[in-house]
Amino acid sequence: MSKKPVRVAVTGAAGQIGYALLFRIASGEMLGKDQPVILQLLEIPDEKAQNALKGVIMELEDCAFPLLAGVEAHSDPMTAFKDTDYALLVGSRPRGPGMERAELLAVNGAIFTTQGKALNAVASRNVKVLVVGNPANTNAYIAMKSAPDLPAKNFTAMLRLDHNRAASQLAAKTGKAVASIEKLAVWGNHSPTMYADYRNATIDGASVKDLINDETWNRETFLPTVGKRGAAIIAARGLSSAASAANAAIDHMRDWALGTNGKWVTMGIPSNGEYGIPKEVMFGYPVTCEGGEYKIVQGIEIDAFSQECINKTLKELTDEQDGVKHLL
Ligand SMILES: NC(=O)C1=CN([C@@H]2O[C@H](COP(=O)(O)OP(=O)(O)OC[C@H]3O[C@@H](n4cnc5c(N)ncnc54)[C@H](O)[C@@H]3O)[C@@H](O)[C@H]2O)C=CC1
Ligand SMILES: O=C([O-])CC(=O)C(=O)O
Repeated sequence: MSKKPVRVAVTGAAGQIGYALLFRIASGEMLGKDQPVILQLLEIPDEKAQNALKGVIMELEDCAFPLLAGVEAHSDPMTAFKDTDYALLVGSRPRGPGMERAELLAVNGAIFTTQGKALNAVASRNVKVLVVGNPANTNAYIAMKSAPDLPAKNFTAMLRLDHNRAASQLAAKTGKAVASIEKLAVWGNHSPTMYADYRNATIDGASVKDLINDETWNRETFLPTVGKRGAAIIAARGLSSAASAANAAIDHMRDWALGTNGKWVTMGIPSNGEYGIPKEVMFGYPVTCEGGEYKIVQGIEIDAFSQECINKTLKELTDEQDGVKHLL
C-alpha cells in the first residue's frame, strides 16, 4: 500500500534556492522514493513574488512527479504551515559582496519571530524545522524561542553546506573519494568562525589527519577556505550559493528523517550543554540520526586548538543571540 502524503512547507519558494530545491523534494530525493509529498509554498505578499511562485508551480506540475500529491501557494505563514510535517525556512534576504551574514540579522531576524509563532500555532506537533536563511543559527534560535509549545529539538540550522564543503576539500587534498570520508565534524556557527574538525576523520579506515600530516595546511588553508567559501562564491557568481545550498538542505532533512546508518553528519541544533556549550545555543555539532531523531556524537576529545576555535564561534553566537533579545 502506498504511504500517506506528508506536508512539506518551503518559504522563499520563488527564490534561487527554492528553484534548486523544490523539484528535488517533489522527486523523492529528500524523503524517499516511496513517500508522497504535499508542498505548501510561502512567498511574500507581493505581486511579483506571487507571480514568480505561480510560474514555479506551473513547472512543478509540468514535471508530472508521481510523488507530488499536491502543491499550494501561500502568502501567509499561518496557512502555509498548517499541519506541516517539515518546514524549510529559506525565505529571507541573501548577502551581497563585502557583507558578513550576521549583518543580515537586522533585515531577516523579524521574519523568524513571525514564522516561529505561526509554526507554534498551526504546524504538526512533530514538525521538523530547518532554517537556511542567514544568519541561519541565530534565525533558528529566534524561531525556536518564538515557538514555546513545540519541542526545542525540532528546530535546526543548516551547517551541512559547511560539512559538505569540508568533505570536498579533504577529498581533493588526499585524492580520495568524497564518499569514503567518515567522522568529520563542523562545530559552531554557519559563518567564517565555524570550526571544521577532521582530527577524527577517516578515509577507508585510515586517519585523514595522518594522511595529510600538515597542521599549517589545516590552519592556514583548509579552515579559511571552508569558512570563506560562501563569500568566494558570491565573488565569482555575483549571487550567493543556491544549488549547493539546496543540496545541503536535502541532505540535512533526508538524514534527519531517514537516518545516517551510524555515519556522522553536521547539524545546527539547540545545545543541552554538550561540550560545554550553554543550553539553547543553536550550535553546529557532529550527530548521527536514527528513527527520525538526531543524537550528538559523544566523547570527542577537545584539544587546546579546538577549544580555542569552539570558544570563538560560540562567542559570536552568544553575541548574535544578545543582539536579538528585542525580537523574542
Ligand atoms: N545556511 C546556509 O548554508 C545558506 C543560507 N543561504 C541563505 O538563504 C537565504 C535565501 O537565499 P536565496 O534563495 O539565494 O535568496 P533569494 O533572494 O533568491 O530568494 C529569497 C526568497 O525569499 C522570499 N522571502 C523573503 N522574505 C520572505 C518571507 N518573510 N516569507 C517568505 N518568503 C520570503 C523572497 O521574496 C525571495 O523570493 C538567504 O538568507 C541566504 O543568505 C544561502 C546559502 C547557504
Ligand atoms: O555566503 C552566503 O551568504 C550564503 C551562504 O550562507 C553560503 O554560501 O554559505
